[in-house]
Amino acid sequence: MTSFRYERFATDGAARLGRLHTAHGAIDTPAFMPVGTAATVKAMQPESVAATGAQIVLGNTYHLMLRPGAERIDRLGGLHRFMNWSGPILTDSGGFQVMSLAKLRKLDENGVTFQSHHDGSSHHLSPERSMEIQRLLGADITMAFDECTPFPATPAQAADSMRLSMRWAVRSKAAFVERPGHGLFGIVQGGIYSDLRAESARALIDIGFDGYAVGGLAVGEGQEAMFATLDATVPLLPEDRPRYLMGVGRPSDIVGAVLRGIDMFDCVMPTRSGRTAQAFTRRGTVNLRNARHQDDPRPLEEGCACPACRSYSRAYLHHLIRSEEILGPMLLTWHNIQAYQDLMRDLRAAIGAGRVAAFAAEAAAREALGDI
Ligand SMILES: CNc1nc2c(CC[C@H]3O[C@@H](OC)[C@@H]4OC(C)(C)O[C@@H]43)c3nc(N)[nH]c(=O)c3cc2[nH]1
Repeated sequence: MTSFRYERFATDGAARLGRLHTAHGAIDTPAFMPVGTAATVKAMQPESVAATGAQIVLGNTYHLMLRPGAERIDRLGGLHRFMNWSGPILTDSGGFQVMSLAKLRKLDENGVTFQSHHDGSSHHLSPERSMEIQRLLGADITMAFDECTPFPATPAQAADSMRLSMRWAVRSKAAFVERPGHGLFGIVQGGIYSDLRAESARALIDIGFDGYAVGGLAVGEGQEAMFATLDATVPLLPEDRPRYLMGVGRPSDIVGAVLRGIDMFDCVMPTRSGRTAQAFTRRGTVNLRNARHQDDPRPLEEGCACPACRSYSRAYLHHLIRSEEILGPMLLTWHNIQAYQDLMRDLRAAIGAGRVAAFAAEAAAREALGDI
């Protein structure tokens, strides 16, 4: 049986080239994890997700506990079987979504009680229940149950919130059922305050986790404050464990975070944007609803291997969007996930070649050109 382990092959500054081994396969890092909130990467079949080069997808405790229910997915063979994804799955622990989606929430030391945003039914999440749900789902990577500190927060608010998450981290670790190839990640909190981030990192290292996520970011603080918080946090994390920056981000966010030592990312942007006619290209984002595309025979992006760029023109993609045809969001979602996987592939190659800083500068220059 595979043991859960992280291999590091090369470093380039703070950036790392590595591989994470799990029960359902390996993940080359730095990696981007497509978001599959309700057991599907929206508008894509699993075969298509795999064809982009993605090796791991995200699921979520909050969404799946409400519908169809964790026990039901377990009875049906677990999340891998249910969604027909044979690769690794990481599930978020649910705290973030409760605070952003649920109604009538009551948070106390034990956990959070809330009403479903679907039907108003009452539910409870605690570190113990979150670990049980993620085990029932069969997640290869389980996230500790935490509170994502809202932004902005005063130092006192951020300290209280972080220390609650650290007490919940102890309970998450105690409730986590060790299985070969399955790992548990702790989540660093502390807002934008370096001293609180250091306290949180130390607390998690003392508990001991298989990986360390940086939470509480990509919540409106802006890129500069996010990078400053990473500068204060990532160097404190163990070098022999993967680092996961939650909810990030745009391509420039990802490049800057890789340069600061982050290995794993998730973000709804490529999938959500694919459904709103926004395409990610090396020359920035392109809005395919714009009439300037209606006679353009060129592919969306030269050299992209996705079906949208291989077989269709910008004029056709524009037509599908204007006609509100389902194929539009399908093709643009595939392209965006492909674009993110290509960025990660290029970043991994640049780190391996010791030229990641030059690559970052080239990528920023290309993006600044804007679409033609
Ligand atoms: C967008 N900015 C952002 N997202 C964050 C997340 C959630 C990440 C989850 O939310 C979705 O991205 C919006 C993804 O799809 C599912 C599958 C629902 O899970 C992913 C966080 N999660 C936890 N547990 N703790 C955090 O401090 C935290 C911080 C975040 N900042």
